[in-house]
Amino acid sequence: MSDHAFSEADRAAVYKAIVSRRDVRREFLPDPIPEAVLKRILSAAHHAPSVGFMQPWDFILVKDLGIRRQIKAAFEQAHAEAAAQFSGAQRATYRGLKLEGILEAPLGICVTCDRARHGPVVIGRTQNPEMDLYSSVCAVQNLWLAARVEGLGVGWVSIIDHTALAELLGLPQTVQPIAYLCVGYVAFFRERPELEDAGWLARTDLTTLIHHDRWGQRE
Ligand SMILES: Cc1cc2c(cc1C)N(C[C@H](O)[C@H](O)[C@H](O)COP(=O)(O)O)c1[nH]c(=O)[nH]c(=O)c1N2
Repeated sequence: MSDHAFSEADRAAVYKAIVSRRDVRREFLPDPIPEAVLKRILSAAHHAPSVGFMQPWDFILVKDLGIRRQIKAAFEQAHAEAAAQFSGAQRATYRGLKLEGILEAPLGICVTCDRARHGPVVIGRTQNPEMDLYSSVCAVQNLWLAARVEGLGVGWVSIIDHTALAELLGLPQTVQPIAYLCVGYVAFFRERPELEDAGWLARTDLTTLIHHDRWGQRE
């Protein structure tokens, strides 16, 4: 055991946050989120790793019901287009899934990525220009985990045209949406992903995903 490891209780708490984090769509409560709690989850997001320490994210707090209604309309359009891509029984199942809580959650948070922050040349992004996008995704995950320990649910809504979303939120040219998150207190957290409970997909066996040295090589 490393001298730098957390205590057993602290390790258990971190792993508990990871495995009990859920994507929330239907269990939102309207209760407001205290400023101090919001600050803590945004601070967690802001402590995410980022390529070249670029910190390319911004956090747009979307409370206005009028804007959220427009975001919901953009979701509805994308959702109808998405349904058309599935066929047969899968289409019917897809249509029956609840895949957002835009109006139920009291707060939307759009995590963005400013692709031009700190100029065109960034340490670590020279060969792989998408690394700034990945950095903002790291911020999303930190926020999601911090929200879970605060008892707040988060639901990621990606069934939406990001160009339409950027326009609705008045994002500058160099800033793109990474995640539109519905955030709020919840009636309960599911034990398993809702898509697993719905029979859409099951959790893959981890051992089938671990390869040694070369693809497909098992120990
Ligand atoms: C990049 C990305 C995008 C989306 C999601 C996740 C991620 C990582 N998820 C949530 C997703 O369905 C969920 O994470 C998995 O089903 C696993 O469930 P838990 O997150 O463990 O509850 C998601 N959920 C949803 O209801 N509508 C959506 O548009 C999306 N989009």
